[in-house]
Amino acid sequence: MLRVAIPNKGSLAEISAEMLYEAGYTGRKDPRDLHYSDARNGVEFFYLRPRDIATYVGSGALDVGITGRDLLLDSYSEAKEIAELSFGDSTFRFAGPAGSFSDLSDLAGKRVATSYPGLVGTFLAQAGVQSHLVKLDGAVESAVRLGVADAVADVVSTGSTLRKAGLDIFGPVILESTAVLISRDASIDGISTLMRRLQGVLVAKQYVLMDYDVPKKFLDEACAIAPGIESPTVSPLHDPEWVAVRVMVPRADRNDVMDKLYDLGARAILVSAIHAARL
Ligand SMILES: Nc1ncnc2c1ncn2[C@@H]1O[C@H](COP(=O)(O)OP(=O)(O)OP(=O)(O)O)[C@@H](O)[C@H]1O
Ligand SMILES: O=P(O)(O)OC[C@H]1O[C@H](OP(=O)(O)OP(=O)(O)O)[C@H](O)[C@@H]1O
Ligand SMILES: [Mg+2]
Repeated sequence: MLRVAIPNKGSLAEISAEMLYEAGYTGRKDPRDLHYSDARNGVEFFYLRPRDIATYVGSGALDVGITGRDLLLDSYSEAKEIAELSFGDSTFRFAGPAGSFSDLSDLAGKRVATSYPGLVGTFLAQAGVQSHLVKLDGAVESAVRLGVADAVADVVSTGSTLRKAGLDIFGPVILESTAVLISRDASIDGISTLMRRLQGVLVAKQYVLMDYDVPKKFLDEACAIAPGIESPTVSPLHDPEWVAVRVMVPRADRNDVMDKLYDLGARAILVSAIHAARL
């Protein structure tokens, strides 16, 4: 059985479980269960703190896991990133009281609060800046107001937590993070199937299927507007001057593509969701 680590709590937990469900796996019914065996798919799931997942996978205790890139890098684990999962996007940044810091060198000799001392320590050392790291478990934005640090280094998504704490971002981006699939050895039996299934779910989320009819004389121009992944499917219509086309289009581009196809002369443009895919 493939042994898979997935987050039991936090920002990545719910979407990870949803993605696995859409990929055809069954998971725990009780949110307090720490382990679930999906015998039909030959997979055992272990529900763990996202921060600990790199440790389990890096030691070889578990074969593969879902965690954040920032947590993987903070852990110094031997696990490697084998796929991006396109959720849990965030940036990792320095922030300080408005007007107090403008660049990285201002941190020399200062106290920096973070829950990611490995990641931040390596970044500062590589930049040649000597600061004192204050390790906190969470809610690090409060550290400045409460006087235990001069600045913070933390996950930023919308920026609203920083704003509420009166802190401004400064200095370079420490890391662009996202949810990733990690493993020590991507050739372990079953990992490629899991990866293909998860990628199928991502494709289904990121693409739509577009069908339209177009005069044959505009077919090449229409295919240039929406080239698809391999190549559009073209079928004859009863009217020999027209063809029907089916093509995958990035979900975010769908309205723009529909406008352009319509302007070209395409009609009966229909968009439908993709429920599952293997490319
Ligand atoms: N607001 C957010 N938006 C997007 N991703 C986030 C956000 N907060 C955290 N993450 C990402 O989620 C991952 C795990 O962080 P998370 O905060 O969920 O775990 P945690 O701090 O251990 O759990 P909790 O916050 O419940 O104590 C990290 O990779 C982090 O980058
Ligand atoms: O930029 P924002 O959209 O405001 O999101 C960023 C915040 O979200 C996370 O906190 P979380 O809720 O996980 O609490 P924690 O700090 O205790 O981990 C992160 O640590 C930031 O504090
Ligand atoms: Mg958190």
